[in-house]
Amino acid sequence: MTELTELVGSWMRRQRWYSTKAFEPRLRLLGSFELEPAPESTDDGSRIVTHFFCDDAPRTPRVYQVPLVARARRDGDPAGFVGEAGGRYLYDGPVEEAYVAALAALMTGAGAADGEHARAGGHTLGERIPVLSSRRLSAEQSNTSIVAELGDRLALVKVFRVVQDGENPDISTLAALTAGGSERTPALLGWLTGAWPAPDGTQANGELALMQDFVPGAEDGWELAVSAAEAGEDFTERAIALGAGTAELHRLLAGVLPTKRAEPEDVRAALDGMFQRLTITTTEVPEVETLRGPIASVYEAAAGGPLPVLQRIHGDLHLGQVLHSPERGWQFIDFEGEPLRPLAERALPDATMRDVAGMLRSFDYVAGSLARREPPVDAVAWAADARRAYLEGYASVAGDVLDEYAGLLAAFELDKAVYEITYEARHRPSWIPIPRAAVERLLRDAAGIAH
Ligand SMILES: Nc1ncnc2c1ncn2[C@@H]1O[C@H](COP(=O)(O)OP(=O)(O)O)[C@@H](O)[C@H]1O
Ligand SMILES: O=P(O)(O)O[C@H]1O[C@H](CO)[C@@H](O[C@H]2O[C@H](CO)[C@@H](O)[C@H](O)[C@H]2O)[C@H](O)[C@H]1O
Repeated sequence: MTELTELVGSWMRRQRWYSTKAFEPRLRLLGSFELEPAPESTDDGSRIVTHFFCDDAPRTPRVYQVPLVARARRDGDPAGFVGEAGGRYLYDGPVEEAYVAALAALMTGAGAADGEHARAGGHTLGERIPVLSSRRLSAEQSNTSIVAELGDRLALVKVFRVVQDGENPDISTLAALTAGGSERTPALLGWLTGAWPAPDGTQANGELALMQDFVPGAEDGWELAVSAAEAGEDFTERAIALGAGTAELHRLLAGVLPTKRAEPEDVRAALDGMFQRLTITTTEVPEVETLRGPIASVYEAAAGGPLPVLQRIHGDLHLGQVLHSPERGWQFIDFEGEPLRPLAERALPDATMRDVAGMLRSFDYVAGSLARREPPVDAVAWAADARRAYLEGYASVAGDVLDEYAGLLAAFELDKAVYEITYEARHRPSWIPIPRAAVERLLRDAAGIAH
C-alpha cells in the first residue's frame, strides 16, 4: 500500500460519507486527474488532484471520489487536514477555496481535465461563473456540499463521494426541471462528468459534482419540523403546502421527462427491488427475518392492485430534502435517489406514491427522534396531524389518487421503513428502533385493513 492510500484510508474511515462504517477501508488507487487552478485564483503552487479509490472492504467494492489539495501549511489551518505524504500537506478539497473555484471553473466553463487513467469534463446550461470564496457545509450527509459566493448571489456545489457508472438522476432530473422553468427547485448551473477504471477493470462513466443556485434564507425542512414538534406548534399549514408542493413537483416532472404506463414487467421489477431490499435488511439485521411473511403479503397485495402511470420522481423524499424559503415556499433538493439503491434503477420511471410514502415516513421520524430525547418529547399526535395535512395538500393538487393507490402507498411506506433499517444499521445504529417500530406498526395497520 502506498503512503497516500494508507493516509486516505485512515482519514476516510472517520468521514460521515464513508458508507460502510462496519469495515476498515481497504483502498486501491484506480486513477486521478488534476484540476487547473481557476483563472481568477492566485497561483500559490498548490496542486489540486482528484483521486478515485476503490474500497474492497465491503462485499461489493465501492469507488470513492477523493479530491485533495497539496499545499504549504499555513498558520491557523482550517479543518480538512488529511495528512502529510511525499513531503506535502494534503487537505480535503471541499474545504479548500482553490479546489472549489477550480471545480466551478471546470464545470461552468465546460472545460476538460485529463489524468492518470481518469478524466473529467464540465457541462453548463449558461455562462462560466467565477467563485469568489467558499465554505463547506458542516451538515454532511452522503455527499459533501459547499456554499460558494458568486458576488451578487450564492451557489451550492455538491461533490459526490461514492461514484458510480451511469446516469445520476440528481443531475438529469434537475437539468430537465431547470430547462422546464421549475419554480419548485433551485436552478442547475453546471455539472461535472468523469471517466475512471471500474473495480472490474472496465471503464466507468458517471457524474462527479454539480453546482446549483443556493436558496437564500431557506430553512431545512427537518429542522423546521423537529423544532415545531418539540414546541408543540401547529404544522398543519406548512404540511398542507408541502403536500401540494410535492404534487406540483410530480406534475412538473411528468411534463419534462418520459412517462410510461405500468406493465406487468414493471410490477415484477418493483417487487424484485422491494424483496432485494428486504433481503439486505434481514441479512444485516437478522431479527427482521421473522417479519418477512407479513411484509411479503403487503407487497404482493399492492402488486395485485391498480397501477399508476410511471414517471420520474424524487426518489428519496424526506424532510431533509426540502427547504422552506420565505420567497419561494417549499423547495425540493437532492434528486440522487436512495444512496443504497443501484444507480441504474434510480432514474427509471417510478410511482409517485413512493415519494409520498417517503415524506410520511419522515413525519414518523420526527416523533421517533423526539421520543429518544432526554427527557422524551411525545410528538405522536403532532406527527399524525402533519401526516393528515400533508395528504390533504397532496390531494388538493393531484386529485383522489391517494384513495385509488392506497395499497401501493402502504407497500411503499413499508418498503421505505425496511430500507431505513439497513440505512440506520450502517450509519446510525442507535436509531434502528425508529424504523423497526414503524415496520411493526405498518404491519398491524395493514392487517387491520385486511380484516
Ligand atoms: N440549493 C440549495 N440551497 C440552499 N441549501 C441547500 C441547497 N441544496 C442543498 N442545501 C443544503 O445542503 C444540505 C445537503 O444537501 P443534499 O443535496 O441533501 O446533500 P446529500 O446528497 O449529501 O444528502 C441540505 O440539507 C441543505 O441544508
Ligand atoms: O439525505 P440522504 O440522501 O443522504 O438520505 C439518506 O439519509 C437520510 C438521513 O439523513 C435518511 O433519512 C431517514 O432519516 C431522516 C431523519 O434524519 C428522516 O427524515 C427520513 O424519513 C428517514 O428516511 C434517508 O432514508 C437516507 O436515504
